[in-house]
Amino acid sequence: MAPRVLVSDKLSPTAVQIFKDRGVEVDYLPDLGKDKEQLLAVIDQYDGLAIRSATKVTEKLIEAATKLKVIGRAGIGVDNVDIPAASRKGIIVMNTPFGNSITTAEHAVALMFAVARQLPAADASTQAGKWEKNRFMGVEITGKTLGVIGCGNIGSIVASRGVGLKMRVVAFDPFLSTERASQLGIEKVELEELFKRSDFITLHTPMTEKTKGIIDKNAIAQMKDGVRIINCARGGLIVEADLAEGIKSGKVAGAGVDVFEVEPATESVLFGLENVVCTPHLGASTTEAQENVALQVAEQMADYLVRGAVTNAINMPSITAEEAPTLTPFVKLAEVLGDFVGQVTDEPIKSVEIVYDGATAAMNTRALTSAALAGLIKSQVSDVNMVSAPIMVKERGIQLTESRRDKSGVFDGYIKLTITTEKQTRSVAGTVFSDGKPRFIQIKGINLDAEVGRHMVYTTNNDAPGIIGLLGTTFGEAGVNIANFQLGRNRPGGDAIALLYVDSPVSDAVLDAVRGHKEIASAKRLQFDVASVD
Ligand SMILES: NC(=O)C1=CN([C@@H]2O[C@H](COP(=O)(O)OP(=O)(O)OC[C@H]3O[C@@H](n4cnc5c(N)ncnc54)[C@H](O)[C@@H]3O)[C@@H](O)[C@H]2O)C=CC1
Ligand SMILES: O=C(O)C(=O)COP(=O)(O)O
Repeated sequence: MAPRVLVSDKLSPTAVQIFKDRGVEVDYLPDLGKDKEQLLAVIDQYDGLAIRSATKVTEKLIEAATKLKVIGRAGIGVDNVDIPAASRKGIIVMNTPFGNSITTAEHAVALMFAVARQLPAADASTQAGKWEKNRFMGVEITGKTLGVIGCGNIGSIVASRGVGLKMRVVAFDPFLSTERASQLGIEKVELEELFKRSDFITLHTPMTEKTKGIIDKNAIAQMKDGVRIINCARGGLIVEADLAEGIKSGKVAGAGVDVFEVEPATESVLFGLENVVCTPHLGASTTEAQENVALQVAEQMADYLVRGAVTNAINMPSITAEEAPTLTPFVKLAEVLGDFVGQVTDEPIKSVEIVYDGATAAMNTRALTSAALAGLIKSQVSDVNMVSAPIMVKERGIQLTESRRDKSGVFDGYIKLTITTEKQTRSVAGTVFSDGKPRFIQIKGINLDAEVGRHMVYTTNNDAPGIIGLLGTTFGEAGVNIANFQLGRNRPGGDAIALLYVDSPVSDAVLDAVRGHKEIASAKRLQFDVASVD
């Protein structure tokens, strides 16, 4: 059945066309995002949800979204999506990180000019026939200091536009390197210094716990008298009441505000104040940007729903459409290895070590690790996938280490997973053969070559005569057909293992009969989510 996507915010028609062209069914209901109850009522019908900033993807909505696999944000900020809730449910959240950045930077520059020259008020007054030439005295931008808080994609475009306008640009961003700053022709400074030196301050950080309220009473107190503040990032970055106070007292000479603490903002402490220029979250609203983000989000979501390719996901490693065919069998392998260990381990796992050997070391190991972790906890958690597994593993306090190494054996590449519990260390290694199917190649350090079947039995035993006969006879008498039988041992008479791929699940009674044999140390029934090998 074709995957089905709901577009619940206003998006360019390009998105709808792309979904259709890619074989994805699409419902374009651009006002639905604003109607929480209605959205909640229909969300269970969709595999994908394409949004902008109006749709609020809450935990409640995610709970109701029983089929949802991907949320695509046609834009940058994903603060309207409960990402931990989506991740826990295995839903990928993707955005379009560059499509609207130039446009948004231009809006910040536009607001800077609008505030410097009081354009909206001058326009209203002129059109009202007042000709108040003396009322609207502005300030020049040339030679002034522009303070950029958050110098990522948008902030650095604003910074370079500032340089182009002959401004002195200082930036505060913990992740901005001095090299990048000098490339941009700007100066990297601490926040306090930015406050002290800037004539204009523009915000371009995401909304996080750290950035929330970054401009408040205290910050404003540190600023130059007559500072002008521009916010095209997120409303919550500024404490609006504090900014309103700053404007009223004359400390702040003007503000350009595109985004508000509560949106849609139909009322605000900032409305009606002298030289506050407001726009209704228009930062990304140009024809070009909307075309870019619509096209990109639809392509990314269709790629994922139809081909399993992951691009620009916030909560999952990317898998390109090109690498998906090569990577997919190894993703399956990683999951099977994790699943094997998860099924045979009864006590809590303390740590996991994953080694990528040879060719696998050059692959997208973030994706492989996510798959291995998903396999590992699959037998304990009913609903886990590559998106939710890393946080679930972290929440359980399981330590993870990964390493890559050059080819070290006969295989071009393999993955080895080792776990540690209070009682023991357990390891399993596997590879993918040219038939594209996963194989176990080592368990407990014992080499073997075992196909992975839907139903399997794993025994550990002393290397002694009669084990093959015992298993063959017990299974045969119970009517269980053995499709494949693999044995391995560390040395003659030492520790041995057997891995049997059987056509049907083995009953407890059969397993008990096997366990009853004096040379058998353990016997486990395993189940893998793979197509039948034959
Ligand atoms: N008004 C509008 O319509 C639009 C608003 N936006 C907003 O702009 C924000 C920035 O977008 P991009 O530049 O594309 O994001 P980005 O991720 O490229 O850049 C954000 C920068 O903020 C920095 N940062 C993070 N925490 C910080 C902190 N505590 N102090 C200082 N810097 C910090 C990061 O290091 C990063 O360099 C988005 O998160 C979004 O909320 C984006 C597009 C349109
Ligand atoms: O991309 C962003 O982060 C934006 O804020 C743009 O919001 P919008 O898509 O115009 O609702």
